[in-house]
Amino acid sequence: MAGIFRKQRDRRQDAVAVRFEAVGLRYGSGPEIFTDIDFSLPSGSFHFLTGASGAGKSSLLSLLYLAQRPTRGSITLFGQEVTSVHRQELPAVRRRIGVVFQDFRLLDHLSALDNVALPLRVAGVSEEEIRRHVPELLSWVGLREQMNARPPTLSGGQKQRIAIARAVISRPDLLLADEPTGNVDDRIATRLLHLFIELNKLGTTVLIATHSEGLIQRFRFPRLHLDGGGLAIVDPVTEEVRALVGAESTPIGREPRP
Ligand SMILES: Nc1ncnc2c1ncn2[C@@H]1O[C@H](COP(=O)(O)OP(=O)(O)OP(=O)(O)O)[C@@H](O)[C@H]1O
Repeated sequence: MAGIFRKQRDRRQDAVAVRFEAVGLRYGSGPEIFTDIDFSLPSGSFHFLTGASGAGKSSLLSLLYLAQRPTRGSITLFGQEVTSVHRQELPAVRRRIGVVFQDFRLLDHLSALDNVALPLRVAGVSEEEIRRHVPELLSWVGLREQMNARPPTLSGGQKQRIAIARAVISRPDLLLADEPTGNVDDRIATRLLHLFIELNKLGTTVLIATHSEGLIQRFRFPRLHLDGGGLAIVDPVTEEVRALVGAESTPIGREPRP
């Protein structure tokens, strides 16, 4: 199945893909969404991102794909500090990140196939390669029959799968996905998780925001858990909190270690 992803020259990977140091975020004059968040994601790791509705999952992802800057603190992606970097340098960092947005953000005037091909065309990949890889990936996510359909004629779950195919097609160094299985049934959700796992085996660092207890229990990846402005890293097997940072964060399942 790894064959559905394009082969590409391996990029130099830093040992740590993502590092947050004392990151705070507030919108306008509202309350702080995050207070002094510290964590890092080793390159090639796979984490779920959890937390109650409104805890800040989408906000954390938007900091990671550089849609907004933190109010304070430092964020390093692939060894580069990005909070103070010049705007002109951001696109080069962004090109290494694949994002599945909660609202899909597809281009309605393009077919499913052309939506998925877009990142490859931007990267200058040949049409021959695009014809070889895009239909195969769309078939794999169950959209063989819908390749030429435009998003407005498709269901929410079908649009979601186009968005996922578009995010993974160029084998990004970091994949961020916001509720990527929110609109599909269990069978397809499991298939999509396996797609992310295959991508991860090829070296992509993966972070998936989800509310799905079913997926969390079945796949047992470590969790970044947001609560009360803080962030905890939760061990998948014991549910034990390995690190607890930030304000008012409460442990999940057990008391934190002394
Ligand atoms: N653009 C914005 N302007 C002002 N406040 C915002 C903005 N985006 C998010 N918020 C606030 O930030 C907090 C966290 O929102 P966020 O969408 O990140 O949470 P979430 O965990 O992703 O929620 P859900 O699971 O419901 O998608 C909420 O209180 C929300 O109202």
